[in-house]
Amino acid sequence: MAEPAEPQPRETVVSPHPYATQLREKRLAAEANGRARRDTLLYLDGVTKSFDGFKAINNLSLVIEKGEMRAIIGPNGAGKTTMMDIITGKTRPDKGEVFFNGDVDLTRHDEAAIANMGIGRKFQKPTVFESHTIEDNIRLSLSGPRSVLEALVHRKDEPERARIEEILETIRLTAKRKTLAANLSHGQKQWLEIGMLLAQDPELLLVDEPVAGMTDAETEETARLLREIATTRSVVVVEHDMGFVRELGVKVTCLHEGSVLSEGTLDKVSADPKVIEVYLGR
Ligand SMILES: Nc1ncnc2c1ncn2[C@@H]1O[C@H](COP(=O)(O)OP(=O)(O)OP(=O)(O)O)[C@@H](O)[C@H]1O
Repeated sequence: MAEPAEPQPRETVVSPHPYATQLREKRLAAEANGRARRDTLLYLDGVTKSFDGFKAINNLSLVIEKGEMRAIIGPNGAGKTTMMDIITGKTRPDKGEVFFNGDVDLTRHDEAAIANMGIGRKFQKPTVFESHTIEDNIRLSLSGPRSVLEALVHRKDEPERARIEEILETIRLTAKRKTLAANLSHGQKQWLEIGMLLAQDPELLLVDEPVAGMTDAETEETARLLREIATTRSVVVVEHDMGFVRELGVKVTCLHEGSVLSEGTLDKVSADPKVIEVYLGR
């Protein structure tokens, strides 16, 4: 007769403490989030900024890929400028994530540090050195920590000269290199300022209403110029001129009341009834 089988020890199954499960889920979500943003150039998620209780930016999420050019449109007061202010460190968000190049938390840096990281901003009104030539304006922007006098005296540096030539070509001002900036048209001053930003070699260029006040020919040329620039770096352009946005031929984001109202091709966004109601139909 066979011996009765020895009783086997029962496997004990310990279910994790609910708090541990919660922590694990949180960690997995954070990892997935990190993976999602790792390859992005600019990553905004759940960003909110209030002024005196009014939400200028309201739970805004927006992603710009590396090498992308994006057009931002939207009615007055939609939060476009505030969004740029948050990206460049001029304004701190109350809530939300703002990351550059995947893992640089821009909310922890000030304006100067963010500019040094490679985010250049062009405001609507051009600010060039009026009493200097175009060439010297660019040279001064290239010069970094050197003094103005040093920058203007040490002109013989070959790589620097090549870089100036390249920028002059890009901004269509080679023939006017010796002209004083004061004597340029409004459109040409805008191009010069774009050139001065390029001299700092930004990875991301934020451009606020570049074609306001430009002639039709200058506007068309600006679209070409920005498309060329966007072959080597990312560009975010805020603009109201829909003809110009069409010429850029890029993905469009329409902001409204501090969040994304619509996003996609210009055809898709401009056919969106919500966009027509709050912006284009006005
Ligand atoms: N420093 C501030 N203090 C108080 N309110 C502000 C401040 N900055 C912006 N706002 C408000 O936040 C809202 C968003 O403004 P913002 O300038 O970002 O809009 P915008 O989309 O750039 O508009 P526009 O197309 O007219 O430039 C507006 O209602 C504005 O009055």
